[in-house]
Amino acid sequence: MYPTTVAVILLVLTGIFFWRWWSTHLRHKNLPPGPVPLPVIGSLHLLGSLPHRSLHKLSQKYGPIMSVRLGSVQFVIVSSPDAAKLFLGTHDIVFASRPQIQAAKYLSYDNKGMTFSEYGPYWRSVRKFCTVELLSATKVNGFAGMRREEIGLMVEEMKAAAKARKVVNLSETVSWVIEGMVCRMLFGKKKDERFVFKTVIDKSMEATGIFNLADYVPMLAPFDLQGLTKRFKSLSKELDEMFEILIDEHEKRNQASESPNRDQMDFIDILLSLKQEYSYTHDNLSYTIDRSNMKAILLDMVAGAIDTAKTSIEWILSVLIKHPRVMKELQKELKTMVGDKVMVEESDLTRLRYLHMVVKETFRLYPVAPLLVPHQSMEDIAINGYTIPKKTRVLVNYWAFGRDPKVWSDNWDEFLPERFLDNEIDFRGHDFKLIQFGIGRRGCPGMNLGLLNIGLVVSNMVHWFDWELPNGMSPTDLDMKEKFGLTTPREKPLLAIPTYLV
Ligand code: HEM
Repeated sequence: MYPTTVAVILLVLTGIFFWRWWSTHLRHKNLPPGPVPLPVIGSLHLLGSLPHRSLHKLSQKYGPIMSVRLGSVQFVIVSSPDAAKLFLGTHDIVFASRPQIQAAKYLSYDNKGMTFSEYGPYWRSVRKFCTVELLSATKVNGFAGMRREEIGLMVEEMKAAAKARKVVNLSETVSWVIEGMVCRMLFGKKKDERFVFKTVIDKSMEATGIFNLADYVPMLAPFDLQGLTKRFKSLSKELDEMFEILIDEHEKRNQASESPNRDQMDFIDILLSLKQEYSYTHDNLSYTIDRSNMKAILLDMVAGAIDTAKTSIEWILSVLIKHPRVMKELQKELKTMVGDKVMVEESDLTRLRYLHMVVKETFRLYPVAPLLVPHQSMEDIAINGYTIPKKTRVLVNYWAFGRDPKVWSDNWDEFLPERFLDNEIDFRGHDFKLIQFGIGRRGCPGMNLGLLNIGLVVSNMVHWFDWELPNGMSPTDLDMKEKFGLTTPREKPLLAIPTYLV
């Protein structure tokens, strides 16, 4: 190509960029305050490797409702419980959709799962189906025996490690326990030598959390500058192969023998039965479901359940080890309430008040999904005197909530479960201060299952064992750095040596 042609093309492209930048900037003069975006990239350069922290800093300058432009996409960042109440409470319906991002296109079979599908009848049917058939109290209770077995195995393994004075990689241990429990609910079995679910899910969550240039500057998408498109394609292939194997096996088994009766069914059986027999309860979904919908829904359940619970437990155990006073207090509660029973049971959990406070305090300071999952507005709306245009993406910086002295007083940076002693703040109700599971229409449908798994693992790890850091490391030296993704785990795995308390 002639240099003059190249120059003309570049000039035209630059002109288009500037025009789009200025027109959007001037058209929406009434946007909330925020940093002035640069042409083309907007404020992408301000995000850094831990965007929740960078956005928190920016919100201290621009306020709890802040406008940020990333590439050509308009965002509003919500950074206080009061502001969140406006977006996810008062105007929940307007912000109940999700943006279409490249990660969901590749990993979620073109947005056919629940998490990334747009607000509408399809999302509603999938959500109702998963709630009724997997996440209802009755369904979750039906798997209590299986959870007991898995927790029993974990305790035995820790006892053996204690006897050998072995350093345990708690991040890994917790992962396999949660993976085992979730896979047994979904697929009817946990271990499969042919693949390691957890690794692929971990990689997918990490890649999905990265701010992907292709989503914000679409004309750069073909160049795949971050290598993310390639990563998504390869992960989606791996996931697809695993789901195909599992679904095939279920189909073959069901053809060879009688289909299992309803209370012996795992989640794949239930999904398959939707296709075979018309279901009145899930009529909309019975019509639309095919193999790709099934796989997208399965992925949502696996991804929603494993990484979130594992990351929560990893942080709870970290803070307990870092704060021996709190650990002792919790062990005292367990001794009083549970005593010498073989295991802390599900029925014990509701009585463990201090455990509940420890969990809440950890959720406040170490959110699993610091920016929740992005929301998107479905129409223009005026909030607090600002105009939020249709299709604005909303990130709720829940990480910032826990660090607000106006909400938690000046000792917000202290790990102090007792702050929940005489107040009603909780993540189950309508309190916007503690929204570990989101809130409103898009709030987490798996909260009860998640809390149960967390309670069981943490209480049994703490009731039976004391934990000591390796190489004589003092608890105060335990590193609490995080690694950003859709979920935000510890940067480095948690390692500790158990002592069995008999
Ligand atoms: C400790 C455990 C868990 C935590 C901390 C957690 C957290 C969250 C958060 C923050 C959201 C986003 C809310 C929003 O966008 O406003 C969410 C959504 C979701 N979670 Fe969970 N979750 C947990 C367990 C589970 C489990 C066990 C499942 C399923 C088996 C699950 C499935 C989902 C799904 C499908 C969505 C998307 C809902 C929608 O878009 O309609 N989660 N979760």
